[in-house]
Amino acid sequence: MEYHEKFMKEYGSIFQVHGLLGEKQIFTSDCAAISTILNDSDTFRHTEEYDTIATLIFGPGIIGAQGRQHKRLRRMLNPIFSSHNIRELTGVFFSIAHKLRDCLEGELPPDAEREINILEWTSRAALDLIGIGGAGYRFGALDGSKNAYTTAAKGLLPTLTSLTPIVPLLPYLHHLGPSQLRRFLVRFVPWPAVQRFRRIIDVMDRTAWSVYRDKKRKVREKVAVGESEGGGRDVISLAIAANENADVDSRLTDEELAAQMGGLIFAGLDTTSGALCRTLQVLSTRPDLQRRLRAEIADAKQTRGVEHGHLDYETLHGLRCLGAVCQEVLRLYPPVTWFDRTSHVDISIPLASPLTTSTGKQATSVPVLKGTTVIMSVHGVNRDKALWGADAEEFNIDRWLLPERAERRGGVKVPSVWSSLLSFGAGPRACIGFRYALLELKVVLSVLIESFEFSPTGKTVEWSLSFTQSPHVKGEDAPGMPLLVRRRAVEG
Ligand code: HEM
Repeated sequence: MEYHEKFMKEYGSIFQVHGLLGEKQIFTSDCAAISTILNDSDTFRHTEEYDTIATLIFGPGIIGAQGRQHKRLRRMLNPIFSSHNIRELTGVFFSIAHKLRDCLEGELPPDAEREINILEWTSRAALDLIGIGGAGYRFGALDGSKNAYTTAAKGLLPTLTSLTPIVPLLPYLHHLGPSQLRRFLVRFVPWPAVQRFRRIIDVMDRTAWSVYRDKKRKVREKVAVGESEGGGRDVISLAIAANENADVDSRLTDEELAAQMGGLIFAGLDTTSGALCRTLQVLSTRPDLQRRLRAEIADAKQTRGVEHGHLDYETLHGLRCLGAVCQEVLRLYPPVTWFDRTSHVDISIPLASPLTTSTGKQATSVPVLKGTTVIMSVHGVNRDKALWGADAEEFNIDRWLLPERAERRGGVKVPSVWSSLLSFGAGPRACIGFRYALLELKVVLSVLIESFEFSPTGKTVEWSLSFTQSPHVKGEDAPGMPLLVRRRAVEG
């Protein structure tokens, strides 16, 4: 991250860098350039490496799909992620958050604080949240169940990271004969990381198919599904039902539907657990904010009441302080700090901030040659002082609460699907699960803040960047986020 920051400070909002193999790339945090790129998904596509890896891991799912296939998938899946459907998951999410609360209570002495690796618990909760809400599948991560899929999913990102040196070769290997031949040949590659990768893909693939077949049978036979499996309101069950009713031309194949499970879990797991973990880290240093959030939740419970033991969807989203905390954490610490696209034609892209060329001229656009990869910095846009003011680098929820601050942004339109932030991307490939993620964050945070007090341990925690940001204690290899946790007496 410091590397990106250093370059942006030195070279501004758009500059050229060299990739792993010396190829020219463009790095930018310019809103007009990013908006043009993200909104033209036919010209600017994911890099070939990204598509190959995504297709190898998830099959024909949304993550690796391109062009018409991607549009078909989004047309089918977009309505499933509407506010109306996500709202229906509120009760399921609260029951997982309550289980998380009970687990943490079980770890704590009655009236003393204890150091807890909060990342371990936010990861388990995120897995159960995406398992049940996304696929109607119980991983039992909060119950401590050791599940082959859980182990595989956890190993995926570290294994991919250890494969980085061969990633640029994957598109070539991918074109090497039919997939059965590639699968057969890969068994003989004497590199442990490749074998780990192969085993992970096998487990994920087997599980996705077995879950898919089970869900399809239940949807077809209209089998009543219990709350512990998402009550039939999970994304995969809704997608199967929508597909059954779709006209023949737009209907998805079994392969396409089964492939969604892995993609959703991958996209929704480390992003959500990282965001939860980061919010708790920030709040641990702000007891004033924890008190303010508790008062807000208590007040909402008193005035709006609780149904089935929890706040309803509208009330939860009406909690202004909680909303502002989520906005500010996702602005300052976006779990996905950058993403990239490759141009498939020679094209010129506009700039919001003119660039001074080496001859001293002002350029309001830059040429992007076919084959050039453009890296877009979420971190850079979200911390741009021209948009967010002089305190852009500071955590300050007032920028969301005070109307005079909320209307700023220097007249520049930020490419975004939520809150003028680039944190969930923008355009046709923006995060399909952003409403899902926000509900997860708000449900879990409201339960944890109401039940516990969090404070820092004094250990230095660093965040490192792989595909998403992940914390670890300075000097330790394993990811972790120690916080001091103490129980509170829950009112009401
Ligand atoms: C705080 C949590 C999350 C963050 C910050 C986040 C961020 C993002 C971003 C930045 C992208 C766009 C990447 C690009 O343009 O290359 C994206 C795509 C995506 N996200 Fe999320 N995400 C989160 C949670 C979720 C959840 C919970 C789900 C599923 C339930 C999900 C599903 C997806 C999918 C399927 C895509 C690919 C969309 C496509 O290519 O059409 N995300 N996410």
